[in-house]
Amino acid sequence: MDSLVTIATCSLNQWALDFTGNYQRIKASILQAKAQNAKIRLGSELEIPGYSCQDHFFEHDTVYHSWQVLAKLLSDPELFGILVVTGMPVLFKGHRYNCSVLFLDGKVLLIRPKLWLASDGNYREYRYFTKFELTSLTVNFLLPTNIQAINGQKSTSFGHALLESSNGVVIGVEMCEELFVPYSPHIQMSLDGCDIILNSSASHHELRKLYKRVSLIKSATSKCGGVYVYSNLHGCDGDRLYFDGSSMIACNGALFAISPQFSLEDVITISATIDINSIRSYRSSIPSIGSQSSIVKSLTRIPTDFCFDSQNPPSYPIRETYLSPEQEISLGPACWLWDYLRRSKQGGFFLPISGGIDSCSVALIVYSMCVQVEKALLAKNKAVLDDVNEILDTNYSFSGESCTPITAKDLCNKLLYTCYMGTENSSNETKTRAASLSSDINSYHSSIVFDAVIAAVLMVFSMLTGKSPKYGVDGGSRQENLALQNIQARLRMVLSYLFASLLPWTRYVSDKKKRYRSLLVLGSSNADEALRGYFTKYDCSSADLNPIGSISKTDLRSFVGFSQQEFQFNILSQFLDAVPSAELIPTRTNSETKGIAVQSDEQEMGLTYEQLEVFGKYRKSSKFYSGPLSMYNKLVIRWSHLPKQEVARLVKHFFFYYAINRHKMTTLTPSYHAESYSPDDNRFDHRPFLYNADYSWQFEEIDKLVASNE
Ligand SMILES: Nc1ncnc2c1ncn2[C@@H]1O[C@H](COP(=O)(O)OP(=O)(O)OC[C@H]2O[C@@H]([n+]3cccc(C(=O)O)c3)[C@H](O)[C@@H]2O)[C@@H](O)[C@H]1O
Ligand SMILES: Nc1ncnc2c1ncn2[C@@H]1O[C@H](COP(=O)(O)OP(=O)(O)OP(=O)(O)O)[C@@H](O)[C@H]1O
Ligand SMILES: NC(=O)CC[C@H](N)C(=O)O
Repeated sequence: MDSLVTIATCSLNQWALDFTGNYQRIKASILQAKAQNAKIRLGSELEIPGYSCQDHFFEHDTVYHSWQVLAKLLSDPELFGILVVTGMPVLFKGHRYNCSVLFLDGKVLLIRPKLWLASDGNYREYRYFTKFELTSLTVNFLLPTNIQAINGQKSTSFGHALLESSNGVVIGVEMCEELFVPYSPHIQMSLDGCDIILNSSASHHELRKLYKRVSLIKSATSKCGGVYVYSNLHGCDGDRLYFDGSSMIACNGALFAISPQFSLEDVITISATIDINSIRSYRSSIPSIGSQSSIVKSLTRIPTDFCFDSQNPPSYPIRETYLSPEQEISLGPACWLWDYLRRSKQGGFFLPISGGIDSCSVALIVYSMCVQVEKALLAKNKAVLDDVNEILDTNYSFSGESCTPITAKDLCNKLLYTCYMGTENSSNETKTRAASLSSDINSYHSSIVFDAVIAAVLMVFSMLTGKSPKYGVDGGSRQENLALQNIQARLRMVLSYLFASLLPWTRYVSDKKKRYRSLLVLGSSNADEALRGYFTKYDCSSADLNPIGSISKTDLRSFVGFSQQEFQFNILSQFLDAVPSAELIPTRTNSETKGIAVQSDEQEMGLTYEQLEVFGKYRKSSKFYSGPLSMYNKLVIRWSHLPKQEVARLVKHFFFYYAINRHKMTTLTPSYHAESYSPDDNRFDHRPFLYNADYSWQFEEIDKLVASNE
């Protein structure tokens, strides 16, 4: 039927500057699209060089190699017979544009530069690209000589235009951010008769964000009618972000297909077959759309002699489902860790495990990663098997129908090394909890006591200065008390790096043929304690990677609760019941509580984790930002059960500690970006790190409000 069109979209696990791998994945997805009888294959934004090249976009090499990859795709007859949309940087009049390139049968039909660039939060597109201002014009674009050499095509169109097939199907392009702005190009395009909007995107994961994307796309096609095809990358392409796939196809307000949000597949291609007549009838049944259409400014139409007919049966709408935030925590950071591990070519992870919620969450995320790997192996994913063999130096192969060459638990034993690092201040409870969890997930666990190392370091100090610091409970000053705590925390990190490089050696040294690699050290400080600065700079916070650094303690607690159900690890209830404690000071002062930890995080911070999460979200969440005064104004309503003076005191307390500890964000371990309240100073939450912590002007204003409200 010539009113049916089969359209494919894909999610590729691209990697910045990996031109070879990126090319192979693009080619594989085009072939998959052809195998599904699609006549259009949409790829993601900047899929040729990888989205997160960042300042590498300034290098001419990045543009040059992108054209080389495009030339290879254009000259491959295997890829003929399908309209391909790919993404790369293009220089026009010497300026760099973020472009979708549309090609068919070896010819470039259109280069469509991005009209509205993303520059909020994690995005810096204005830094690398020029925004194309001629929103309804196309200009002639002279192609580079390597492209001209393929089939003699000298030039193509550059700009915002529509393509028209020989059977009258009209296609237009929108690029990622353009969907998120109020005046999206799809409005004009749809009113101008465009049937199919193709959106190449690079949109990162944040908890609960998928709902927004799906709603925007459904609403676009519900208001304007038409087909909306969306392609998003997936995976870690070399940075803190995880692109969470979910490429989709929607038509007339309904979703027809969506790819998985989290997956270990490198190439995922989905398709849907849509009846173009359904668009015409949808639009023409709403006369007000027609009235708007009659006055809309027309875009240039580029005719093609290609016919988009399909023999596939038409597709039907599907019901969308969303993962819970806990499921997202369990899957997003897990997939990110897997990409990081295989791409860094390290041998696994080393985790200092304390018996508390945070390191427990990290351990569970690694376990969840192993479960995902097991699932991929059960699905006979050869690329994942190759990665497993590469990391572990094994020779697993697929045999039998339904069995996996290695189970999640066995994998966890080989990939995750946990270590409880006790001192005289540690309790039996935390030590036992850490051991039980390690046994449940089957990590390669050890337990050490390193008081001797602490004593040795303190002895060096005493030999030099003739002084011995004392804990507060023994009459020491605040400074002495902190120094004695910090040396324990910091030495844990030094030991962690030592163990990370040598434990695989001790484990496998007897096997002369075995090739073993070093481990990546995992950190486990959460967003709340980072904000409050309640951790020792360069302690276990200074790891190689932190999967939970942008997640609040409250969300982590829910995640641990969820994991208890999901994995049936009974020990997790004990983690949830325990009072969070650093266990860095002695418990010997009080004979009644001897042996039981008395240091409590919340007491020491002067704030509960619940309060901290509220501060964290009001300080910066999504697009809301609060300084001390706005914070007070919000909290005085939200915490109306507290006296106003108390709210003011808490606000001042939070901002004081936030200010004096902001410098700690500059050395924060790279963390998976999961939340808009992330305090990551390096890529996301740009702030000074030297403040006047008195906030005298701001706090005075709060005092005036407290007084006037009285
Ligand atoms: N403005 C500034 N700009 C740049 N650097 C600055 C600075 N002010 C201090 N510094 C540096 O920061 C250092 C102070 O920071 P830091 O060494 O972290 O020490 P500090 O923040 O004083 O103490 C660590 C805090 O973390 C708590 N804690 C709680 C739970 C667990 C753990 C744990 O580690 O397991 C720790 C611990 O109880 C204590 O309250 C200074 O010695 C100085 O080197
Ligand atoms: N006894 C310990 N053994 C091993 N690692 C530890 C120990 N105590 C602390 N750590 C490491 O230092 C990190 C920070 O310690 P802290 O006491 O702040 O823990 P936390 O943030 O409360 O986390 P958790 O809830 O996991 O205890 C922990 O997440 C853990 O990785
Ligand atoms: N690459 C883009 O244009 C992404 C922008 C968009 N606001 C997002 O977060 O998904």
